[in-house]
Amino acid sequence: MAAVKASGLVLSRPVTFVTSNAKKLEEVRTILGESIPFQSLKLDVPELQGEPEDISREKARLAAIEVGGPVLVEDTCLCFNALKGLPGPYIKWFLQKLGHEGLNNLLMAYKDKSAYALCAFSFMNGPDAEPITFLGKTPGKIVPARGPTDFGWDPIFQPDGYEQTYAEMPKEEKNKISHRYRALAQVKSHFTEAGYIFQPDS
Ligand SMILES: O=c1nc[nH]c2c1ncn2[C@H]1C[C@H](O)[C@@H](COP(=O)(O)OP(=O)(O)OP(=O)(O)O)O1
Ligand SMILES: [Mg+2]
Repeated sequence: MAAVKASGLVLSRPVTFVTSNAKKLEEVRTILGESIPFQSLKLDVPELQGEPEDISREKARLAAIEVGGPVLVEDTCLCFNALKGLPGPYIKWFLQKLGHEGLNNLLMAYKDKSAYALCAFSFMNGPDAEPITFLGKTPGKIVPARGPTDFGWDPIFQPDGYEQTYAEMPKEEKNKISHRYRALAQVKSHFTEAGYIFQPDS
């Protein structure tokens, strides 16, 4: 029914989570479970420079055009308080060039090793909708690398209240307190409250 579709509360297709990162996808899949109709697309969406929220929203716009349906994207930042929030959204390139040790060295001149992990998810119900953004933040500190090295900066981030780095924690533990979990909890609430109906095009 066209009138219902115009309300924007109908999902014509499962929500496509667009990411180039298999580890992100694994966590998002686990945390969302069966809560929303979900599929994924492996694509490295171009990222504009700017504030995390704006980067995430623009990523959603480009992904929605690519997919032609409802999309979910996220941008992840690692922010050092002594560096006024940098590397922030540029952490990917800092990590690639400097490695875990280099990231620790960036803080050598400062006593303050505190940091926070930030996830900015954006959902867009198709290319003509407005993106809706959800932020999740976990505070912690930067430490010399400990634990498995299979996911980004996990070995150098120790969340507040824990003796283990993200990398050393069991996955279930990280997924209960992570920046990604906290943002996705809001995504889930949004879907529940807005009452989206999954009505596939036939
Ligand atoms: O929970 C995490 N624990 C450790 N490392 C993480 C996490 N989440 C993202 N990361 C890494 C991946 C990338 O080096 C950078 C974020 O950059 P970011 O652009 O958001 O990710 P990406 O380019 O790998 O995937 P995407 O295609 O979704 O943009 O931090
Ligand atoms: Mg990226």
